[in-house]
Amino acid sequence: MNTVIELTELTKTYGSRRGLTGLSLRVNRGEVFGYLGPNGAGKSTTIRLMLDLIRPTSGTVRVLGCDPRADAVELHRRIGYLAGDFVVDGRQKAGECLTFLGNLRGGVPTARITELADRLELDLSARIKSLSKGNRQKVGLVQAFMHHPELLILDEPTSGLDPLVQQTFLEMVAEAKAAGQTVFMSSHIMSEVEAVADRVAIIREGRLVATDTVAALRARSFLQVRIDFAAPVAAEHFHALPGVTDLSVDGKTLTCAVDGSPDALIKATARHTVTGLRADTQDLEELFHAYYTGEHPTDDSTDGASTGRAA
Ligand SMILES: Nc1ncnc2c1ncn2[C@@H]1O[C@H](COP(=O)(O)OP(=O)(O)OP(=O)(O)O)[C@@H](O)[C@H]1O
Repeated sequence: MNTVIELTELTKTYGSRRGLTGLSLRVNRGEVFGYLGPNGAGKSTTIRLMLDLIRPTSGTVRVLGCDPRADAVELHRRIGYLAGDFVVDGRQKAGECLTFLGNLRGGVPTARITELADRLELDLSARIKSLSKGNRQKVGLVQAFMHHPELLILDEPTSGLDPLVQQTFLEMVAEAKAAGQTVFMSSHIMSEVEAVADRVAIIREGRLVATDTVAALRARSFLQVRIDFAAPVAAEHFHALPGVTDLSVDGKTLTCAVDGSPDALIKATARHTVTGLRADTQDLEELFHAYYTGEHPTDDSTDGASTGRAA
């Protein structure tokens, strides 16, 4: 079985409020899958549906070949889950809490808990209520990883972690992948998942707007172009060119964005004397911002393998 998560036409409404609308998505075994979207986009809703913590209004969910509702006990054993609002009994010491959670999963060797805690610099003897937000998040990470689950579902896993610990976390994800585990992680920051994710999905307002590899998304980003000419040029020579948007001409300087091939712009430019040229690929974070705000067109016109609905 190569598909680990399969969501089909999943819709969740909270009364009159939108949670998710017609979301279809497939995650393959061994993938690290980044699930991105701004606050309120529906990331936690999707994850809660996968774990049967809430029930869909319509649509289906399959996780590890199971129905999250009918096979809840089996699934929870095979999954490592970090909730976005991870909460445990604050009176317990971190080590006691982790041993307890490990026993619920059939027992996890103390050495494994200690190894993870050492890597994350988590003090196992501290009472949970005395820990900072970031240190509590480390307890959440240890409990998700400690039993080597087939599938890790992590909701905003780096929330509250300092950059060094974030780095350690990314190493743990890379190791999980190398061991054949599948990782589904949500985030609202692209740079965080960019380094480890094989593919990313972006959701906005409860709908999937793109699914692709990081490299392919980057290839689809705009080119920001600035051209300096020897003499003033007229904007109308440039602005109907294919792929050219946001055109502005200020005397001898032209700036624009180019979506796709810059061929037409280059040919139009070659009719003039050029004194300077600069072209920068749009920063991935900017590309995501464009998806978030709806400035970037969604990908309905292209096939599901590169965009989407079940990739
Ligand atoms: N229990 C609930 N009752 C009513 N509305 C809810 C409930 N849970 C979520 N929502 C709404 O569903 C939408 C999606 O919320 P969700 O928590 O899934 O987003 P998210 O992408 O995880 O956001 P964040 O990054 O802020 O955690 C939001 O508009 C939210 O207000």
